[in-house]
Amino acid sequence: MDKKLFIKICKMLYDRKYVVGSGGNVSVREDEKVYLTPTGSILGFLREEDIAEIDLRGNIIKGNPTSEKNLHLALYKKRKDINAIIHTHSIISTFLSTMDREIELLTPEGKIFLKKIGYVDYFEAGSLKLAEEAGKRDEDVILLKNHGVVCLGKDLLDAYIKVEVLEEQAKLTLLKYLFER
Ligand SMILES: C[C@H](O)[C@@H](O)[C@@H](O)C(=O)COP(=O)(O)O
Ligand SMILES: [Zn+2]
Repeated sequence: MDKKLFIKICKMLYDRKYVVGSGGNVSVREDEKVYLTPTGSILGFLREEDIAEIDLRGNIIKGNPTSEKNLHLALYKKRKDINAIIHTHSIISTFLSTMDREIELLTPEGKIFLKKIGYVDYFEAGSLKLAEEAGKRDEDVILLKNHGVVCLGKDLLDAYIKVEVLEEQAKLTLLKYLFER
């Protein structure tokens, strides 16, 4: 696992304000292991030695993994084709979810990189119910109502691109609503 890239992506998520404070979490699956951000960590300040490790049954190998580890594991179990998951609190995407407004894929970027968005009702952060409901989705991009987003990728960069394109499409969707009022 490329720990330098993992740290760099976490820092970019923080620096570009897809998360604030200790929000958000990231994971990468490699062979029978999952590498995750530690719970309560500030993604902008992570060090390689902070990265937690679990097996695919959720047994801790190293560190103190994110409180959303069950959500990550549920998605890895459902989707054998994905090897990276990024959860953020992207502001406009999350705002639209609070208004029950679907994000429209208004440009080629949205259509090409996101294809389809899944929606999950609000369930307590870190709960098994949230993990169970998110784990039912088969889209690469999932909106967690009143909470945030989850983007899945074949690798970390693929998941990261979806985080950025999703927020871009959310901003375009909001602008469209405002312009049409
Ligand atoms: C309230 C939590 O911060 C929730 O939003 C969780 O989903 C999150 O984003 C960060 O939790 P961890 O620090 O446990 O990864
Ligand atoms: Zn969260």
